[in-house]
Amino acid sequence: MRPYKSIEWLAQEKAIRLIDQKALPSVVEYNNYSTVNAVAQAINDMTVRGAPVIGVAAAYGLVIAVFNEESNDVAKLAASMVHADRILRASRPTAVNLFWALDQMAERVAKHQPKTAAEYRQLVLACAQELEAEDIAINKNLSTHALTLLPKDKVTFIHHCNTGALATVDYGTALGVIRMAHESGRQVHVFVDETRPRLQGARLTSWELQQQGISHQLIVDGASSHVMQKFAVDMCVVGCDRVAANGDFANKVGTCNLAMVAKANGVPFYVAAPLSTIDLETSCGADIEIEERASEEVTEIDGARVAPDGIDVYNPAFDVTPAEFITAIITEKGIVYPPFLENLQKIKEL
Ligand SMILES: CSC[C@H]1O[C@H](OP(=O)(O)O)[C@H](O)[C@@H]1O
Repeated sequence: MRPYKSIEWLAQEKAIRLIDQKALPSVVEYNNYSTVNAVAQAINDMTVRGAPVIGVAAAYGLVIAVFNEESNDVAKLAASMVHADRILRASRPTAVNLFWALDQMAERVAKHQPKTAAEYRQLVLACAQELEAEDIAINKNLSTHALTLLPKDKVTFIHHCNTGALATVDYGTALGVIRMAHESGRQVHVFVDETRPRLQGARLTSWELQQQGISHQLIVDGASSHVMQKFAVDMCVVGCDRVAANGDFANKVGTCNLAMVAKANGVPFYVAAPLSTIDLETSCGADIEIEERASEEVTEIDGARVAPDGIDVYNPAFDVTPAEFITAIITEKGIVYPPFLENLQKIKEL
């Protein structure tokens, strides 16, 4: 039994149930979302966040669209899906998983010829459920591959942002690697970057690690170099929102700083990336659109002002880490080493 679920389809209500990631860890609250606009809004305001799970939430947004369409004309149902797709695509720009999941839904639905409205609705639902189930399997496979990179008995990680069961359907990507290390019997310790400004590390990763009984200490983002100098850190492991064809990748802002500090301290730096996050259409990091978010994320903490009124703020939600700072990329089909341009292509074709 999973103690908490990031997302769940409610068959009776024709809605998704999301844990409110904005309220965690002080309040564990679930809410239902039964319109396309409500799902898009939940993605945009980060009630649901994390690259893989926003893809699955968007897929269910399409399911909601076809169940909410009053007409039983198959062409109208298809049109409602196209309309919903447009709304969902506009919810957040950086994580490619959102666009990948919507593309997958269109492709998978197009393989069938449902004749009735009931068949059409069930088909769209089945495609979203497939993506949901696949996400869990992918994360477990990726985490299993990562075991080959770990010391046998004891392992100390630095982790940035939140990449756990909350950021995915279940198990997690980078946090899945850490969880698998723990479940394999290794003695695990994690230094958890707090991850300014939204504190996904402090609020979400610490909460998940506590639930899983994994030893950890919260650090401020700027402490990573000191931690690497003072303790035997075996590796940094992070998630990602989009990996370009040359291996440059976008992840939560602060990741690039961590990668550079890791290189300077001789600490291996790994990126946990489901193949759905690898975007061969984007040639390099400079071509990745970086989301900018509200200035209040920086000027306020829990609604309390911490910066002078009227201050000008630049708040990019992500940064791009150049491929040269990555030791390897961990995928569900295996570990990818440089040269990334060649090897990412190969693994995508497997
Ligand atoms: C496996 S999650 C990837 C990714 O998603 C996070 O972004 P956000 O909290 O803005 O949705 C972060 O960059 C994680 O590493």
